[in-house]
Amino acid sequence: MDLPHKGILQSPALAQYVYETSVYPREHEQLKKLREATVNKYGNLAETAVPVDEGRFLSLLMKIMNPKRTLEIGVFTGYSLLSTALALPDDGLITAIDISREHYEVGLPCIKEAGLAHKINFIESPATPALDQLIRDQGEELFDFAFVDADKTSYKGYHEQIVKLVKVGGVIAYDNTLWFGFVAKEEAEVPERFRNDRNAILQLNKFLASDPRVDVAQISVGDGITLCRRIQ
Ligand SMILES: C[S@@+](CC[C@H](N)C(=O)[O-])C[C@H]1O[C@@H](n2cnc3c(N)ncnc32)[C@H](O)[C@@H]1O
Ligand SMILES: O=c1cc(-c2ccc(O)cc2)oc2c(O)c(O)ccc12
Repeated sequence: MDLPHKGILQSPALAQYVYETSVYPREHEQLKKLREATVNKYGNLAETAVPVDEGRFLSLLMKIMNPKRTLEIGVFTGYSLLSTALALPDDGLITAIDISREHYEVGLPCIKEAGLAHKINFIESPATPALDQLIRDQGEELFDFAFVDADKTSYKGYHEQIVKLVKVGGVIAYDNTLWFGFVAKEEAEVPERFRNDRNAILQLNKFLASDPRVDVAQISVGDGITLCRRIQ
């Protein structure tokens, strides 16, 4: 897969500066191993994982929030998952959902080597029915934090489910809300294969901006993260 440069740091040299100055020196050895295993196995597809500065951001956010129960939708090989698992308290638990276990198993040895497998409940399923089942079986207001990095056209639907599953005061983070910067371009300038997801992200961003249930901040890290704090 040949992807455009991802990230608000539009100059690759500036991104490299940030990575080399404040990210790589603090990257956990198992995160580095997982990142390298992903590139070795999947080549360019590895670029769909969260970039390293975003992993660091998520990790620090977890240390600030100190959540006990979190949710992740869209695991791939687990870079974002391990970034959050490393920062959760020892009795913390992440419910991680992905339609495929195959990719997760590429990163799993690194998660085990880091001694963090006990913090993860991996569910192999499309997210919509898995979230419905959580609501049905375990009730609402289960999670302190949720990270969403899966099929962009479903984010709005996930929001309706996750806003129930996250506690009042809890936080939902949506990845890719700047979608390679295409949200600020005319449709004609956007390569065909990115248009569908761009339209879904445009609608989501507009919807979230006026959703009275959440407070919202657009964070310009990685490909853009929208943080939503549930207020009602
Ligand atoms: C961009 S990748 C996630 C990257 C991951 N957060 C990381 O840092 O490596 C998107 C993931 O969403 C998963 N996915 C796509 N559609 C899904 C769905 N309907 N339900 C659950 N997972 C889905 C894919 O299998 C893929 O692993
Ligand atoms: O290029 C992509 C594609 C995805 C993607 C496509 C289809 C799905 O069902 C899920 C995800 O996700 C991406 C992503 O999260 C990213 O940061 C960069 C590129 C892509």
